[in-house]
Amino acid sequence: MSSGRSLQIPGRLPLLVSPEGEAVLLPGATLRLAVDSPGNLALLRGRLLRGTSLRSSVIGVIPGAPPPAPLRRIGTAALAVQVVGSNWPKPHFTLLVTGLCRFQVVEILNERPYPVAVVEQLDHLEQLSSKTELKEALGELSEQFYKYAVQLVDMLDNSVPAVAKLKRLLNNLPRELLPDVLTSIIRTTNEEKLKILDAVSLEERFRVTIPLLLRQIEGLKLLQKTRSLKSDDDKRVVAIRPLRKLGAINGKPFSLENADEDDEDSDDIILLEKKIKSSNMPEPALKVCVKEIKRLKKMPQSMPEYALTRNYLELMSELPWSKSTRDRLDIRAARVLLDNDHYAMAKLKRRVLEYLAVRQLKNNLKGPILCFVGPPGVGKTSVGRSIAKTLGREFHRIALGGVCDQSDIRGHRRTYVGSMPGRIINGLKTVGVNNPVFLLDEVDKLGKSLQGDPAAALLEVLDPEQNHSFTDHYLNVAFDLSQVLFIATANTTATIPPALLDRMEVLEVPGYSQEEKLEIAHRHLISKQLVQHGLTPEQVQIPPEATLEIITRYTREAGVRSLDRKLGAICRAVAVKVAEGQHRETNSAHTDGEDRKADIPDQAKLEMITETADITLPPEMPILIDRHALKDILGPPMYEIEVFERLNQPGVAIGLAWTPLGGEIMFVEASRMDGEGQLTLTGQLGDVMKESAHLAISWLRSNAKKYWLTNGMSEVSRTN
Ligand SMILES: Nc1ncnc2c1ncn2[C@@H]1O[C@H](COP(=O)(O)OP(=O)(O)OP(=O)(O)O)[C@@H](O)[C@H]1O
Repeated sequence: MSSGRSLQIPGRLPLLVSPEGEAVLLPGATLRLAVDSPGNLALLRGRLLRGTSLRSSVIGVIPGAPPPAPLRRIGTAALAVQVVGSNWPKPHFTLLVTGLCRFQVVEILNERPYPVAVVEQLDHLEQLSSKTELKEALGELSEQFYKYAVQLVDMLDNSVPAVAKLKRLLNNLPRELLPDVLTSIIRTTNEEKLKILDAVSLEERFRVTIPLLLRQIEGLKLLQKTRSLKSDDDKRVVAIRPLRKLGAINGKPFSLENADEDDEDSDDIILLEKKIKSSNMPEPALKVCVKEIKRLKKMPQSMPEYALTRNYLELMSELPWSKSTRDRLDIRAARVLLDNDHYAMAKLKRRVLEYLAVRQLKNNLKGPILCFVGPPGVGKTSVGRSIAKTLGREFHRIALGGVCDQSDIRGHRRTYVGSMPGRIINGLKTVGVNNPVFLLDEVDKLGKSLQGDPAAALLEVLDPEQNHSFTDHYLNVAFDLSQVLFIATANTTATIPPALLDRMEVLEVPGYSQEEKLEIAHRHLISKQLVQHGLTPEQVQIPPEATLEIITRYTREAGVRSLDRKLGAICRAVAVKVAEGQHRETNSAHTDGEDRKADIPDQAKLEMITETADITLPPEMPILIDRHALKDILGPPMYEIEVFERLNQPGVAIGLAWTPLGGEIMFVEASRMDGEGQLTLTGQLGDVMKESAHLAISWLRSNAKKYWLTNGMSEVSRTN
């Protein structure tokens, strides 16, 4: 316990506002405070936590006041000692603080993200360092107080370690610190504690505390009288009850009201127990849960571990240990559904149907994991969704792009502050069944870091031989993933770790040709966009020529995502026109009435006329999207078809390039000029390209005679 004797607190303190109604921290006391308001969480993250560990720091703790009231002026400077809690399912932390001394807020410097104030230290106890000085200053008051304190402690059971410690403190602590220390131990209300906190002068502090001590002594006397305390055990109960809140845990002193809360809490635990029993979890998991429930029952609700254990048990009870959907697999229906949802992709659809057929016959899931590899926007994700639909299973997408921590897959151990389960277990909780289709999106973009290799964690998930006993660090018991159907997607296989690639069957999904894009647009995308924008084919018509124009001159991609977006832009523009037309019609219907017109002042009428003159007449339905409309809506074309023009120039050849995002054509231009015979290459070229250019010039040189090439030097350059 710290004394304010030689203590000097900083002149500026970040302020933690303890929740209203929670116990008041007094100097010398240790308290656990729930941290869940945005301001307090910001303070915790910004000032107290470094990573997941606590950097000890002095903060100001101000008791919270009801909302319209301003911040209280007097608080307790405190040392943050420990933080426990988690970010999941919602951020909740408990902070253990030890009170140092009183301070007064002089000026609030800033209020966000958490309040910081210039403070003045109030307890300068060195002024009254010796007993005689204290006696002179306070006279009998301090003696009287000490007498009652000793009497109270004598009434408690000495065999309880906390009581023995209290006795020692009573003898050794400077007397001026005792009011604060004793008030935080005896049964007091928050209002009484606030009074003591506000009692800046020592005299007042002693004066306010003495009646509280007396009340406690009387209470104990009464208890001892009424209860015939025969056994030692009973005596212990009496002694321990008031002391149980030595730490005034979570700010809730023990009282009859608390007894009600305890009851409610035990009801909760019984409910949780029932939920766990009815969740049909396997034997080992049930054993762990029963053990944890037993621990939870013995734990005070305010203990930080209580919330952690409870969260854990909630999750365990919510996991779909044996809940699954029934597969309704009909290959013919699957074929129709896949054809209806996706145009082209013949090879991919064939392989998916084969895969589903084998599953129908064998009813065994130990098959390969399918991995769709192709450029963006070719429908990899939406095929995954269709597979789930054909099987009648739940679908869940896990985005792996940028994941570089293995605990993202496998979860954190429960000992970590802010621990939570990994994405696989979280996904299972979200879908609520144990046989969903999990789409592991962008497996090629997994990262690696000091926190471990997520790809390695995925190995276990994807291996049918191992995944029946997948152990998430947070759960710490095995969960059977063998019923989950995993499908992965990637843009390239080059960056997928070989061990992971080995466990998957790669299905290439190539980009689409112009004709295919045209079909996809007319069969799927346009109707989808019309529905999304509340339009009907009677209101807008996009002819194939317009779609082709968008494909060739407004987009350059392997998939159809930009095309989809452009169609969306057209629908938005049409929606405005249609809505404007409707508005005008309703407006004119309104203004038809003669008497309404009469109500409008002349000036307003004039404004209305000029306004309506600006609005174009409602368009005729359906609105036809032609070349001009395209230019109006999408702007001038972004890409010109330059192949013909460029190839007409001598010295230009077409090169082909491959990227994970699709193929590209490049124009290679060569021009001859005087020089030193050096080859200059421009543009961002890779080694292969550079070598090709060198090869070309060497070939020209070796065949120079044949083609009557003169001795002039040449330069080869590439432009896009
Ligand atoms: N063959 C197709 N038939 C019908 N719609 C298609 C087809 N290919 C793609 N689409 C549509 O294109 C859009 C983009 O597809 P999706 O999101 O599945 O692409 P992706 O290949 O998963 O892309 P990424 O690699 O960026 O995740 C979806 O709306 C999808 O319905």
